[in-house]
Amino acid sequence: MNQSIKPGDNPDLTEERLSGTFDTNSMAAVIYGSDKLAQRRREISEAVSRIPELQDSKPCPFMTREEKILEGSRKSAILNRLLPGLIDLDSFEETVFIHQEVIGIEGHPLALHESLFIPPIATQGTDEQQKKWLGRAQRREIIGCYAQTELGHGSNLRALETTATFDISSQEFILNSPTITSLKWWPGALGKSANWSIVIANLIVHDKNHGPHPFMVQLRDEKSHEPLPGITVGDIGPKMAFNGADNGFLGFENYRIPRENMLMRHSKVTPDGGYIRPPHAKIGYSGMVRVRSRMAAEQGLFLAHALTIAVRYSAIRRQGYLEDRSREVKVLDYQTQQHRLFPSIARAYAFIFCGFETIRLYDQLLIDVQNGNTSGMADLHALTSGLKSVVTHQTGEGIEQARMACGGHGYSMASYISEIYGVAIGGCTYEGENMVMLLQLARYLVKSIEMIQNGKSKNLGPMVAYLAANESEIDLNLGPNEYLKVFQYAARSQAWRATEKFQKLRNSGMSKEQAWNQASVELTRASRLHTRLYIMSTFINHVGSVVDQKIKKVLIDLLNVHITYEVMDIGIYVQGLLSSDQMDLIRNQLYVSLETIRPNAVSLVDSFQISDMQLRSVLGRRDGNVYENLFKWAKSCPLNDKDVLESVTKYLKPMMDKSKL
Ligand SMILES: CCCCC/C=C\C/C=C\C/C=C\C/C=C\C/C=C\CCC(=O)SCCNC(=O)CCNC(=O)[C@H](O)C(C)(C)COP(=O)(O)OP(=O)(O)OC[C@H]1O[C@@H](n2cnc3c(N)ncnc32)[C@H](O)[C@@H]1OP(=O)(O)O
Ligand SMILES: Cc1cc2nc3c(=O)[nH]c(=O)nc-3n(C[C@H](O)[C@H](O)[C@H](O)COP(=O)(O)OP(=O)(O)OC[C@H]3O[C@@H](n4cnc5c(N)ncnc54)[C@H](O)[C@@H]3O)c2cc1C
Repeated sequence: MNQSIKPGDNPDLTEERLSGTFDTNSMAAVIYGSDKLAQRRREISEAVSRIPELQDSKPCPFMTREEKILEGSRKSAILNRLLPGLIDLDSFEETVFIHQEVIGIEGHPLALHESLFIPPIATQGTDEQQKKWLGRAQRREIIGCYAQTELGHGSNLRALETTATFDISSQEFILNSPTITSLKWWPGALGKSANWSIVIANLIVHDKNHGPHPFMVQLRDEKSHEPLPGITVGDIGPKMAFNGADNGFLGFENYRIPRENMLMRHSKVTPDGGYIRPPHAKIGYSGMVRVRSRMAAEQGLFLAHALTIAVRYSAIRRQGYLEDRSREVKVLDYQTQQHRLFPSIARAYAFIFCGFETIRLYDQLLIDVQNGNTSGMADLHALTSGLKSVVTHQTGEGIEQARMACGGHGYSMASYISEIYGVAIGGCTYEGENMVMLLQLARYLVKSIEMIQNGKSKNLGPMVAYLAANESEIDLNLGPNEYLKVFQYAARSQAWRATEKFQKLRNSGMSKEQAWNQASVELTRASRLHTRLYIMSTFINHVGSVVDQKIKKVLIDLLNVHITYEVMDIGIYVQGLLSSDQMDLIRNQLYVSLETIRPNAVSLVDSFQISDMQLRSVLGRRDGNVYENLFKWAKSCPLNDKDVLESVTKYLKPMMDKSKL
């Protein structure tokens, strides 16, 4: 049963919901990992909807940037007061969820506090440092950000220029931004809101540069909020989206902090200027891995937002005719519309399933690292590097298709899809530019192939074991596991092709760096295929573990959309494996699977259970009453406050008057 049906809804949408074959609350439990977690989301949405001061003061598209920041701050402050009665304060998921519900996706002054400021203190701070700052941060006595990227460098962390020089005589670090390019640039909440920051700076002791390390740095006076002497700080200006956040710039001039402000759980500077190395050279990068490990689920949900809007709207939008000339059809009945939207629904589910899996893997790694075992770091770094890149890219593509699927109204901010798109595609850049991260995964793939070449296949981890197989024929009777083999073939042959290209260039006498660069397009292709294979296999395993038979049936239908679409999409890589008859068979299976999923399309997006408040879309309203509300929305546009604007009286009217003979 679809739990979204209510009296007064658009009958076309009710019809769709009645045609669903499964219970949407049960599906939500599968999506979010348990009935309890799904139930908590519903309870929080419900509780928030009853609190007048948490409602939007006006639609976000009608707000200026300053109003967005003000509104985000107003709601953050109210939330901080009300949170204890609304959520489990120890739950990161509930904290993120309630902020997204109340404030939305356009960013706010605390958006980075929970995800990038608190975790480094908790994982890289010593027990004393945690005692000193963690409670204050959690109670929000201080607001923090994460300042790593500089004007001149974001990807290449080795070239960061900010310095933290240890001064033994005063037992302080002296922070400096020696050049214009060394200004910190981009950190969210830095511009106007944060008064503390984790700052990544090159640690210099006795004139030796030990590379980037994290420091706890106070930026603003806790009473006046004025920048402290030696600090230059401000907002970097409007962005493509995410304008409720104040991304900022930051410079230091001989700014001193106590020795105890370097986060010293792993690397240490002793009072006499000794340096103690961390147990793994890249342990300081683990905050980034944490965020990347959460991005597949986060991005899957961005895609889910856009699809909820586009699928619901496509069910109430009637345009053109099929057989019956007496009534126009729902645009959702067009095969092209289904082909545009349904594979993305499958991907959204797949990304979320993968995302919860990588969050679990990160949590496990954290425990291992705290116990001194860093052996899993390289694997998770490779996995999350590829996953964040593929998922953000495909999410962007899926959201843009969802916008076009809504025709003209998709282009209006009333759909809200452009904002979702703008925020989501930021993910292609932040937390590691996608190409750069694909190349990180490629290093891992090349190393794995070199192990095979050196006769050490048995040392390969489970995620890359397929690279050593030798599949060259596929059964025509294609089930999920055969599709997986097709994908393995594609990923494997591309990984070998790219590696061999790199090796050939090396053998021709080229330097490692040049050879890598000349093979890099092929290498990134290998990384994408490897990651898409991982997503597919996680999807298959996840569906296999579902117990509720009605839910399982529809998830198998969705999986069929996914595997057939994905294999068609990589046709060029499987030409040596599949005959044209087999490709035709797969193409036809895709069309059949689109038809099979059609009656459940609305129920599948309803199962994401994204409230109207969170969706902030006139087109995507749960009740489907779009047209009257679009008209209401347009009338409430501030431009319509007056019939005759100054633009007319001051310029257009005099121009027209002058032009009159
Ligand atoms: C209150 C609740 C709020 C909730 C929010 C609510 C609503 C908001 C709604 C939505 C949110 C939406 C949007 C969010 C908005 C904002 C964005 C948020 C965050 C963005 C933050 C940032 O962007 S922080 C900056 C991130 N920067 C980067 O990612 C930089 C990328 N570069 C690198 O990571 C590195 O430079 C590098 C890995 C590319 C290269 O490093 P380098 O040191 O040069 O190493 P290499 O020589 O290449 O490799 C050496 C070796 O090391 C291995 N390695 C590298 N990294 C790691 C690692 N992390 N772990 C393990 N190993 C690693 C690498 O593989 C090599 O190994 P081999 O030699 O064996 O090959
Ligand atoms: C919305 C948003 C929020 C952000 N929030 C934060 C934050 O809170 N804190 C923070 O510290 N930073 C933040 N950032 C910064 C972000 O992490 C960086 O912008 C990102 O890591 C990319 O670095 P870059 O800007 O230097 O890109 P560049 O590296 O300059 O990328 C430019 C181009 O060069 C290519 N390129 C670069 N290196 C290589 C290479 N080795 N091989 C092949 N191609 C290469 C890239 O693929 C890309 O096409 C944020 C950015 C955005 C957009």
